[in-house]
Amino acid sequence: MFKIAKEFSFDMAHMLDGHDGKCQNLHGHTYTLQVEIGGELRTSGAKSGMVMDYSDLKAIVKTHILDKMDHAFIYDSTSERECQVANLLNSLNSKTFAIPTRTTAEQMAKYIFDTLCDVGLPVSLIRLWETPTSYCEYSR
Ligand SMILES: Nc1nc2c(c(=O)[nH]1)N=C([C@H](O)[C@H](O)COP(=O)(O)OP(=O)(O)OP(=O)(O)O)CN2
Ligand SMILES: [Zn+2]
Repeated sequence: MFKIAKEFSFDMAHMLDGHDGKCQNLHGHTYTLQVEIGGELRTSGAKSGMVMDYSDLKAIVKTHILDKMDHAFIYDSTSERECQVANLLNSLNSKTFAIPTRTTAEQMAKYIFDTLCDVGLPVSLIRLWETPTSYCEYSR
């Protein structure tokens, strides 16, 4: 099996409600996202010799992840405090995006993995860099 990967970048704001340190405060990151997919080579047609056209991979990640998360306040829909911030931003026509878990690098990576799997992408690994020195890898 071949593995191919493409790297993306997006900016977001978040907070970790209940964190015992500085991350309980509203703050932001520029994430680096690496999406790896696995598969065999196409044997005919315009995409012959490719697992998947990198352009097609880019379009799927843009539609399902980047367009929703880039420059958004990404919040935990189970946190009352984070929902209050999101409600205020929504009332000011500012971009928000809810996920049903805490927005840790770990749970964001799993959310991205599951979302891309659900739209049919054969994802084998997600690597999400929250800062230049911290990343989470999720695979299954
Ligand atoms: N296992 C995890 N630990 C922490 C997470 C996380 O998602 N998973 N997140 C945070 C905060 O979001 C915080 O913004 C990042 O913390 P930290 O790495 O301490 O941030 P710095 O800006 O200080 O990073 P440096 O690269 O070390 O300057 C906390 N922990
Ligand atoms: Zn953070």
